[in-house]
Amino acid sequence: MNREKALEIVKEQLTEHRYQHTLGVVQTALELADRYEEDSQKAELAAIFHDYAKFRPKDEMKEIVRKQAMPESLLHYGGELLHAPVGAYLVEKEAGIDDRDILAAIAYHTTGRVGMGKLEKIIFLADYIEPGRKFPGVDEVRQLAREDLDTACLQALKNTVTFLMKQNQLVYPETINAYNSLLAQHKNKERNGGI
Ligand SMILES: Nc1ncnc2c1ncn2[C@@H]1O[C@H](COP(=O)(O)OP(=O)(O)O)[C@@H](O)[C@H]1O
Repeated sequence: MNREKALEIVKEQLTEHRYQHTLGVVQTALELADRYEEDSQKAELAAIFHDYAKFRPKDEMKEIVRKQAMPESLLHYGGELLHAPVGAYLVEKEAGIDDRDILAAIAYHTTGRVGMGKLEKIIFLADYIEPGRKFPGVDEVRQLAREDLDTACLQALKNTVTFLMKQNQLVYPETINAYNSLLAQHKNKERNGGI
């Protein structure tokens, strides 16, 4: 699918504000794809569709989680997590995108996961640092994203977990698992003189 068609489909699903955020994610994902030698067409499509299900009714999303045998635990973290895995499902079903890398990048863009592939990391990070994002710590992650993809994801995960804890919000365990996994990898690299 080309960029124009994809944007046309997504625009109908989003508010103007969320559409502008999406355009920021597209721009950032393309920059990261170029820097880290990822397929730019996949990065562009994953970025365009990443928030496809953001405004679907919660009840519809909960039903999809149950019927499609997605992790039941997703239902216990306040509803904001559902749009990512449900989005991946709907993007395949309604927009005909069947590339597994793109669908995984959409599915895990909010929580992250252990063993994220390069495209998943790029979309996770692009969603966090696109130019419209303004919150403490974002500039540090923007700088890290220019240096090393894993270190930048690690810092974004750390900020997210810290933020949620400060807000007294539940933290989805896979986000902590992803943080631990990247931190262990980082420490290993340090020990072996790689960083
Ligand atoms: N790992 C997580 N565990 C639990 N809740 C989360 C997690 N990540 C995000 N959230 C919740 O979901 C909300 C939306 O997250 P996200 O989709 O990344 O934000 P945005 O709407 O700014 O794109 C956050 O404000 C937070 O309440």
